[in-house]
Amino acid sequence: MLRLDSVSRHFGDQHVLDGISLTVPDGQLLSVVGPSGCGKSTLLRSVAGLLPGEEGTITLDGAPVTGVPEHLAVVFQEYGRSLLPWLTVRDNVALPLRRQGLGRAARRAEAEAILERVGLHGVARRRPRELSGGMQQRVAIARALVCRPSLMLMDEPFGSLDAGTREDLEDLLLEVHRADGTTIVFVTHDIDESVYVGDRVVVLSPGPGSRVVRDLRVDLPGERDQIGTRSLPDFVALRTEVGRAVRGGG
Ligand SMILES: Nc1ncnc2c1ncn2[C@@H]1O[C@H](COP(=O)(O)OP(=O)(O)OP(=O)(O)O)[C@@H](O)[C@H]1O
Repeated sequence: MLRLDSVSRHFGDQHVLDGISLTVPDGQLLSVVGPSGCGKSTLLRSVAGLLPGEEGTITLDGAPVTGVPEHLAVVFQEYGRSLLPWLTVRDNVALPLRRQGLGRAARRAEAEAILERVGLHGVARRRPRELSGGMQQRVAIARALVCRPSLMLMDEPFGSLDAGTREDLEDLLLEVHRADGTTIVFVTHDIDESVYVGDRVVVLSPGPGSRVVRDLRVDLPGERDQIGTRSLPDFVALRTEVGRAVRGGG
């Protein structure tokens, strides 16, 4: 379980987060939305232990987060920068397994299995730049999954992809989440996406001093599909409520 208690953050005299308290139960996919610059990435980086110095406490399974937690995976928007260009796709995915002391052949076999799982066939020996943006982001997701993380943090992971690729990757994420039960905190600008992938949506207010202004359960069927789910009255009602909250309309 991930728990934030009264987390506040200043950068110099800029007040970014103001008393964020949240409990994310194991296995939940929590979407976080809010206006640009309100502090969503800052919140995520604090949870990842990449930005020490916040006020309040963040605990993961009861232990305070004081550095990058074990069993944590992070996926950023800039897949181009997060993959190592000189390594093959397979070796990029296998990289986190080095820490587990697995031999090279076992690491590569594991990486190839995960690549198949995220729908990438026959690209293991290619370099990242030879792949499309959507394929590179699949590689980044494969690399995140290879260590079987208990917590996955995703910062606008599909923000720079075209609409069709984005939908495919949203469905991949849902499939992986259903199968593995990983706890996921998913930051997005996209209101519809936050509802489509989420079990729950938290809306942050505009800064300075961003707070949680909505905390909504997404009561939609677990099996989602891009056309059917998005046309359900419950989906439309939720996206409207989230949209109003993001725009400060109550
Ligand atoms: N390391 C840092 N040092 C100083 N200020 C920072 C730092 N990181 C973020 N900020 C500031 O904190 C505020 C929140 O930034 P953050 O990137 O967390 O917002 P965001 O909600 O993720 O934005 P966006 O939706 O546009 O990606 C911004 O004003 C930003 O300039």
